Amino acid sequence: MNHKPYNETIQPLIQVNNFSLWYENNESPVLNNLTFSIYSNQIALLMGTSGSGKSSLALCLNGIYPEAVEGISSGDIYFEGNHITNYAKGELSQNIGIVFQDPESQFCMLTVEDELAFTLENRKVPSKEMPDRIKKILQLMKMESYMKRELQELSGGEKQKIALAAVLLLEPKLIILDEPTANLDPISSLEFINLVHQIKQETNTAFFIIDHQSDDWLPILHRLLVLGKNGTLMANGKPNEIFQDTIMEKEGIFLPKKYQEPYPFDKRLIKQEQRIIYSFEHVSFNYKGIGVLHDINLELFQGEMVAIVGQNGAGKSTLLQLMSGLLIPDSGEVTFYNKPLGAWKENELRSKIGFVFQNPEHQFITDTVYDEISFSMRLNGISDELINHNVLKLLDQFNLTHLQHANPFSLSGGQKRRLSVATMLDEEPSLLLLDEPTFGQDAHNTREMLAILLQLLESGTSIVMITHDMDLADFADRILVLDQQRLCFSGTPDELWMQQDIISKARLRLPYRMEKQCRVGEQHDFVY
Ligand SMILES: Nc1ncnc2c1ncn2[C@@H]1O[C@H](COP(=O)(O)OP(=O)(O)OP(=O)(O)O)[C@@H](O)[C@H]1O
Ligand SMILES: Nc1ncnc2c1ncn2[C@@H]1O[C@H](COP(=O)(O)OP(=O)(O)OP(=O)(O)O)[C@@H](O)[C@H]1O
Repeated sequence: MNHKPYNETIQPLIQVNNFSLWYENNESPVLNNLTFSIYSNQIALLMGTSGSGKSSLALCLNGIYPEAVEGISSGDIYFEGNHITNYAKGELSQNIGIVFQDPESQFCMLTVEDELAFTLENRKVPSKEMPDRIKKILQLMKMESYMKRELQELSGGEKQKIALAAVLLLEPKLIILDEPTANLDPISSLEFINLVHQIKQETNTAFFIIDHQSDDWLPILHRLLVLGKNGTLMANGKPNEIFQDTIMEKEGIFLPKKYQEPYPFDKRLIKQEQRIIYSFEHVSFNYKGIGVLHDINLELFQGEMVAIVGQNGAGKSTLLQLMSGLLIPDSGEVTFYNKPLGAWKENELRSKIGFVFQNPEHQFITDTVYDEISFSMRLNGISDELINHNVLKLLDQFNLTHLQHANPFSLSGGQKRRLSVATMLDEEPSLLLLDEPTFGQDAHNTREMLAILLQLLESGTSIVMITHDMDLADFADRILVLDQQRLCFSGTPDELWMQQDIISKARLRLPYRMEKQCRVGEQHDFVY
C-alpha cells in the first residue's frame, strides 16, 4: 500500500461536524450532534455500551447510512475536505473500506477466491496480477488452504478472517473494523492486531476500530472515542487518560483489565453429587468426507458449566450442533438422560435443550422482540397471562424492554445476541448450549448475563458454552479443548493453565489473572 502522505496539520482524513442520525419512528436521535476527526496514520478505537450507536456511526462514515435505512441525518461528514455526499458511491467505498459486525452479510461471491478477486476487480487490478495478490493476503492471514472453499461452509472465525483479508486487499485510506476480532481465537486475534500495527507503520492508512475490549489494542492506539447511551460523544482523547476517568465504568463499558478485573464473581464451589445427563461415545463427524471430529468421548453432569475452546475451525460449533441433535454423527453413540438422542421426540428435545446459534440472526423467526421470546411458550399452550409475565421478566433481565416492539433484525449486534439467549430461557432448559454467549456485549450486559447463567446453574441446568474469551472459560467448572479433530483436554481451568503445550497448540492464551502473575516485574503492559 502506498498512499500519498497526508498532512494532518492541514486537514483530517475525516471530519464529522454536528452529525446526528435518527431511525424512522424514533423521537430521539441514535447519534447526537457528534463532532470529531480521524487522521491518516492513526488508529482510533470507538467504545460504547451495546446499542449506543457505534455500528450506525461506522455505516454513516462511509456513506452507506442513512440512505440504506429508513433514517434521516443532520450535520456534515467530510472526507479529505469534500462532503461525502459529493463522492460517487464506488469512489467512497474504495477509499473507506469497512468490515461489518456480521462479516457474512457482506460477502457477494460463493468462494473465497472469487470474493477476493471481486475486491481486486473493483480496484481495477489487472487479472494477471490477481492470483499472486490473493495468495499473498491469504498467506498473511494463515488461510492459504482456503482459496477454493465455499464461504458459507466456513466457520465463524474463518469467515471473519476472509472479510478482513478482503478489506486489506482493497488498500483503502481508511479501514473501519466493527468488532474485527470477536470471532477470532485468542492467538489469531493478537496476530491480526499486530498486522494492523504493521500496515499502519508501513503505509499511511487510518484505522477506525469498534471493540468492546480494548486491552490488546492499547499498545498501538492513538485515540479513544466513547459514545454515551444517549448517542453523544462522551470522550475523545488519549486512551490512558480516559480510562482513568470514572465515566467508562458508570456507563457499563469494559475498562482494560489492568484497571478492573474482568468478572467480579467468585468461582463456584462444585457440587459433589454429580449425575451424568449426557454422553458421547466414540463420536465422529465429517463434512463431505472431510473429518472434523474424530472419536470424541465426553460426559456432562447436571448443573455444571463447561467451556469449549480451541482455534478457529477446530470443530467447536460442529460439536455443539451434534450435542443439540441438529447434526447426526457418522459414528458413535450420543445419549441424553440415558436415552439415545435419536429416540427423543423432536418437541421433547427442544423443550429440554436450549441452543443459541453463533449467528443470532439464524434463529429469529418473528417480527418483534416480544413475539420472538413468546414464540415457543405459545406453541406449548401456556396461558396469555403467564406468557406476558415471563416475557416482561426476560425483557427486563436482558435489558431489552425498550425494544419489545422492534424488529429483531433491526437490533444492534449485542442486543441480537441477548435476545437469542433470552428466547432459550422461556422455560428452564435442562441443558443450555451457547455458541459464544458474551460476544459483542459491554461490561454491564456481560455481567448481567453471567448472573442469569449462574442462577440457572444453581437450579440444576447444565451449560455448555463455546468461547474465545479465556476469562470467561476460566469461570467454567470444566474446560474442553478441541484440536486436530480430537478432544485433547478435559479438566478444570486450573489444570489447563498448567498445560503450556496444549495452550500453544490450540492457540489459546492464559486468562488475565494468570497473565498478570506471569507479568509481575515486567515493564510493558502486554507481551506479544
Ligand atoms: N435499521 C435500524 N432501524 C431502527 N433501529 C435501529 C436500526 N439499526 C440499529 N437500530 C437501533 O439503534 C441503536 C444503535 O444500534 P447500533 O447497532 O448502532 O449499536 P452498537 O453501539 O453498535 O451496539 P452493539 O455494541 O450492541 O453492536 C440500537 O438501539 C438499535 O436497536
Ligand atoms: N457446512 C459445512 N460444510 C463443509 N465444511 C464445513 C461446514 N461447516 C463447517 N465446516 C468446516 O468444519 C470445520 C469446523 O467448523 P466449526 O464451525 O465447527 O469450527 P469452530 O471451531 O466453531 O470455528 P470458529 O472458532 O471459527 O467459530 C471448519 O474447518 C469449517 O470450515
